[in-house]
Amino acid sequence: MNEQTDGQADAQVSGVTVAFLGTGNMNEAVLAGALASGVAPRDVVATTRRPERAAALAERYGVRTTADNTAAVHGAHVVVVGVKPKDVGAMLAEVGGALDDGAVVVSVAAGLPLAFLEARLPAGTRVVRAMPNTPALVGAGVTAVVGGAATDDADVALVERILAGSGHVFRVAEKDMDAFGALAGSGPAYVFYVVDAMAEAGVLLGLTRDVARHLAVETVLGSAKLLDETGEHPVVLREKVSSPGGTTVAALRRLDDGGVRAAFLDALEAARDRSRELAAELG
Ligand SMILES: NC(=O)C1=CN([C@@H]2O[C@H](COP(=O)(O)OP(=O)(O)OC[C@H]3O[C@@H](n4cnc5c(N)ncnc54)[C@H](O)[C@@H]3O)[C@@H](O)[C@H]2O)C=CC1
Ligand SMILES: O=C(O)[C@@H]1CCC=N1
Repeated sequence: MNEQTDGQADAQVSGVTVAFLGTGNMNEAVLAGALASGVAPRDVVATTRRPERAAALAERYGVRTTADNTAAVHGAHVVVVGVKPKDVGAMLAEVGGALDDGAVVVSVAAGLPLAFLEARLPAGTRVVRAMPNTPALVGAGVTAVVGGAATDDADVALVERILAGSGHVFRVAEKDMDAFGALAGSGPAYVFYVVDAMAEAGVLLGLTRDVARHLAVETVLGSAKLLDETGEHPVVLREKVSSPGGTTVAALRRLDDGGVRAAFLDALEAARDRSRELAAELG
């Protein structure tokens, strides 16, 4: 797995036109990242089903919006499909015939293999499978990408440049996509779950909800920054918090008693397995 960008915006996307089809939670975050990469708002069109959603996106990002997916792909160099996995097949069938020559179609859908996507588009369509995560909205995401049979290095590199403003971008083998999704795609949900549980525990100890939540968020942010900036292994940093005979080991023993580490292993296997099931159910 090679990291292709360092999260820095790249000026080489000027003039690139991008259509976002189905602009919900994930595609909005990818759209925000594309703008941060230097794609001009006038070169972006976002499709939605609900007019109020379209109005909110136009107001927030200054992009064009429409409910017409086929019209949206006309003239687009890159088309990012952001609908639920069960809706991807119908979306590709709807827009496939309207794609410009050489357009690159990016799918962010969990589970759906390149072969599934390519089979539902005209022969020879350039397809990139991606797995982003929602911190892309604030430029702190990680995204995996892999190019399909008709892509060349320049196609994948173009997608990477568009994603650069979303955060870190990794080129991976397709066999690793489900694992990447289980860890990083779903990962923000695990972190939010932990933050919520820590805040709840603070409330149990008598802190106000606001203070408990603030402490939990700042502790997670600070710990992530410490990991990142020192490059230390998490075990080493954990040991530096755990004084002999102190409070932290007493707490960590309870986490071990509760099977938290094993639960994480089970959880990621479940996410990976669900990805595979989606491919089997929809293929
Ligand atoms: N939410 C996340 O953290 C991540 C999601 N994904 C993938 O992103 C995709 C979208 O997931 P979410 O954003 O969570 O779902 P979402 O439900 O927030 O977004 C889907 C959007 O597509 C719109 N849509 C559906 N059919 C449409 C049509 N025919 N024309 C125009 N718009 C249409 C819906 O109205 C909705 O706004 C899924 O395939 C998921 O696997 C991948 C990585 C992370
Ligand atoms: O829950 C899901 O299926 C999507 C894919 C990864 C994160 N959210």
